[in-house]
Amino acid sequence: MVAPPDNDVLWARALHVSRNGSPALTGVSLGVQDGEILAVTGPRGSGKTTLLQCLSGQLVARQGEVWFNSTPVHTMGPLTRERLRRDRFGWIDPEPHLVPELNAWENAALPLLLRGYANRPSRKVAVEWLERLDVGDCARKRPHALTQAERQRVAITRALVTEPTVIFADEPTAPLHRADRTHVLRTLTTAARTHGITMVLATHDDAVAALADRTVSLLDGRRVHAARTPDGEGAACSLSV
Ligand SMILES: Nc1ncnc2c1ncn2[C@@H]1O[C@H](COP(=O)(O)OP(=O)(O)OP(=O)(O)O)[C@@H](O)[C@H]1O
Repeated sequence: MVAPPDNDVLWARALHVSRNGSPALTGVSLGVQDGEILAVTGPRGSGKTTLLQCLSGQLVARQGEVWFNSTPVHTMGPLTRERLRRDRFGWIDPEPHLVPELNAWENAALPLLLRGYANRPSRKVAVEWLERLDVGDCARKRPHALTQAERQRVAITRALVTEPTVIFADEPTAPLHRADRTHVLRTLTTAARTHGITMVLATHDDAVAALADRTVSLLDGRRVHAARTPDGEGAACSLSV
């Protein structure tokens, strides 16, 4: 086993994944630096979600290695990987999956409450993040009383409250209208930059990728292109969150 470079928080080498007998990833390698916002682009079915699942330890590749902070993830057992995901990573899905019985702040605070934090400080942190995402006035509403866009903002808040080392965001603005997308993405990327959170962002929207520091493109499970976002694009956000 070859150890990854020291400054890569995530490092993957020659990942091969098959799904239903078809190749989903074929030999993908990449490194993600500490604090970097990396966009993973490519058409539907190109392997973006599969790559994020491998990097976050949700899925173990048939072949290849994944390292997090110089620790091998591919050799970890399921419980250790689950703990790693819970303690160090945040995940945002294209669709918000909230607990229907909990209101917005309780949903957002869930990772803190599960770690044993007391109710009051958890609520304070959750409500602050909900306000930054412009859904502070929804804090006491249950998911059924929220629009899909509000639910997605709550789901994004839930990924941010613990200020994880890495956030994996899989098409995080998919359920939002175009006007909402830029604001939510800028808030998310600015929060990542302000709090030193590394982010791996799957998208097939070039405007989304423009907010990242670097882009890796996939096609048919292979890495086809890598580009650094021109200076000024990724870091241009003036919001402070
Ligand atoms: N749970 C699954 N079971 C079987 N095959 C799957 C599964 N998830 C993905 N695949 C297949 O693996 C390949 C890669 O899919 P993946 O979802 O990683 O691509 P993607 O680039 O994220 O696509 P999209 O933009 O549509 O989300 C595709 O051929 C897809 O059909």
